[in-house]
Amino acid sequence: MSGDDRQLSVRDTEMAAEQRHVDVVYRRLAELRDAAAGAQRAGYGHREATVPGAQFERDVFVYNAAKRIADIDAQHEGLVFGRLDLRDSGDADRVDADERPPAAAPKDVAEGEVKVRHIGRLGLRDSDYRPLLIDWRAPAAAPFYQATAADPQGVIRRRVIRCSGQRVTDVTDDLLDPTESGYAVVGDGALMAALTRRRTGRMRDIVATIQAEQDAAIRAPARGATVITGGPGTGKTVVALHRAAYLLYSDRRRFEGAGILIVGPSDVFMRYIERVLPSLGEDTAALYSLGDLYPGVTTDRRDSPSVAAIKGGLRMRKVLSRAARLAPAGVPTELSIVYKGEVLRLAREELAALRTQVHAKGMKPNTAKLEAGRALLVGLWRKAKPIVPDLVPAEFSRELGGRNEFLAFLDRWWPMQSPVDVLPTLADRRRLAEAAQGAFHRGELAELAESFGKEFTVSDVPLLDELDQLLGREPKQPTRQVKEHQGVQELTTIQDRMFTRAPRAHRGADYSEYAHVIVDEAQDLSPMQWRMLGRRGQIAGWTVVGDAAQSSWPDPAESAAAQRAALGRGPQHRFHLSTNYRNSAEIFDYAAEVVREAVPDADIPDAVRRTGVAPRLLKVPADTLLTETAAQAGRALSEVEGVVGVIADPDRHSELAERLPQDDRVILVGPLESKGLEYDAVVVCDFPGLVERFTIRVGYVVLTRATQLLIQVDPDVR
Ligand SMILES: Nc1ncnc2c1ncn2[C@@H]1O[C@H](COP(=O)(O)OP(=O)(O)OP(=O)(O)O)[C@@H](O)[C@H]1O
Repeated sequence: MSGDDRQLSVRDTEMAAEQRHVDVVYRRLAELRDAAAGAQRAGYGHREATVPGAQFERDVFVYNAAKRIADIDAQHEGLVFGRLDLRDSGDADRVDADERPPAAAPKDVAEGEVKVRHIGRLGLRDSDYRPLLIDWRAPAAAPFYQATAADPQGVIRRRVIRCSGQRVTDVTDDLLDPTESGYAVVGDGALMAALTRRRTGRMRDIVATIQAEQDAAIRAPARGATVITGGPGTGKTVVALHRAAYLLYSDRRRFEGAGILIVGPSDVFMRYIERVLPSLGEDTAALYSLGDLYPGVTTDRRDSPSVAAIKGGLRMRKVLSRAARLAPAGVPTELSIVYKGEVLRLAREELAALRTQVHAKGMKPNTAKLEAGRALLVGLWRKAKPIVPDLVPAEFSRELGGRNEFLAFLDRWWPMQSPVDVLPTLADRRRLAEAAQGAFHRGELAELAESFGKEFTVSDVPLLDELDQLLGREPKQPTRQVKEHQGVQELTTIQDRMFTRAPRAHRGADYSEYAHVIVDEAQDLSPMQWRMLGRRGQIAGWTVVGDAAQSSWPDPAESAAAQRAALGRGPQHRFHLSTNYRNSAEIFDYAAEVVREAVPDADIPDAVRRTGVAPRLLKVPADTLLTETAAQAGRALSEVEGVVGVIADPDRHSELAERLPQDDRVILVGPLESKGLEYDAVVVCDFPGLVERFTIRVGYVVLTRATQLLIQVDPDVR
């Protein structure tokens, strides 16, 4: 038998052994499915029906989570993905296979002196409560990610098991203790295999190959703020998502009850990441893009960089505060009312003075209507006093204040204002100037006013949110919805978990009591956006991920201060990720060289994967730029199996789209939109033009989106 044949048969034997275990896991799941169906048939609509035992309840929960995982993707990679062979240290360590270990959990499954733990997307026990599968988030699974040859943590061999559904397709081993003989070691590089897989346009989970530095960030304490930095492709996004799953596991009641908010830059980005948590069995986190965070408004429209910079800056606070107190557009400017045969009249200036007096009391306009009514009555009283004999104050107020014509006037003079009505009124340059009171120079005023006349943009969303605060809300009776939300925290029974889900539906986009807020691409948030998030996470812990070198925000200091204010004073845990897992080394070296010149202190990670394919840089006659870009996209399609991203200035999109190959694998995006995304191949259209319009940092984002092939098509401008 040749060496290769021998290796092949060892591999087959090992795969067959793992298949046996995987079969046991799925048989157990089938039992749980029957139990869950039985529970449903028995109708846990009656709480008083036999109260199920904790184990049974947990099993049904596990079954449901498993079903969710399987449902999200027919070609799912399966529940089991890892195995640890550990030296038996003799301590009676407990294994938490799941979130609710029984009072006396048994030890690991033992094979002689060695313990074997199988690691999976969730924890599972057999009917005798022995662990079949350890949840990857349990402390007992931590060595799977943290053990190294230098610090093996009792691990002799770590095995990554690849499955397609219920079938084992491969195993890959790492022998951490070379002094141990007799261990079959097969395969090489589970991580490399994962990194070179074709991209589908959807982010995948990385549970099987989380690296030690990433694991530390994922398992960081929930309290305070966890700040994760690292260059492009270091896994910041994927780590943040696994951290959400970890937090839900670590304290399900708290994090499912009050909720986890995950915020990313755009709708495209949210769609790119939305499957990761469900593939980990978790679907309760609320995913919102920055353009979605104000109730009733959904936008991906962007202002020009200069307008976005004005709208995002803290100067807007005062401007909005004054705008909230301007007389609403179209209010009546005179009040005339007859009392005891005398006409009482309040003229424009008098009404304006009364409005100022009401605002001087410091109440939010929408809560001050009563006060406004009182002020009007006082104004009318002053008019009546010299001309109406025998005035009695109480009678005057009751009689005039109760009249329909007075109340109708009050409604028009002091209407309830909604931010979505107030913000567009600033398209009127005079109004805007009045609110700005010199905060902007003329050019800025003109640009701003013009933008407020159009549909809402992503930069308008925090302004609407700020206005909502400034205007206040009409006091309301507590609604049924609020009651339902409070009920969420009590969800503990099987019935609740099986049949009552989707707490996001209970929480509007302005819900403010999240237990944890995760912010991705944090380097781009404007101060006004930080203020908006701060309001969502007033009592939250935070996970903030970003890379300063990729920032498109012009005033990092102002933004950093706003971030500090949003995060509050809790403890900070900082993590730095140092390996780029996305780009081939050839692509990243090129991108790093470009950015280093302009941003000498950029945080440059190490890219470890060489493909032998250098980036292709083409210069073409300017009038063939779009045709050539399209032709290169066509070539890229034949060179990679997965998706091809074409990144171009949005102003060129419609012309370019006509020329691009009609293929689902080709995706046309703007440079800002490409943030956080990745493609097998990227064709960049006019890189110098993009840098000129959007800055070199945005250019750096663009150059670091490709996993295998980067083609840059520039106009030749000699
Ligand atoms: N441990 C890992 N195992 C397998 N793949 C990984 C691992 N870590 C990261 N990746 C992959 O590397 C790619 C980049 O990850 P991610 O998008 O999270 O990086 P990022 O730091 O957020 O990048 P950027 O700042 O450029 O947006 C993704 O495809 C991710 O799945």
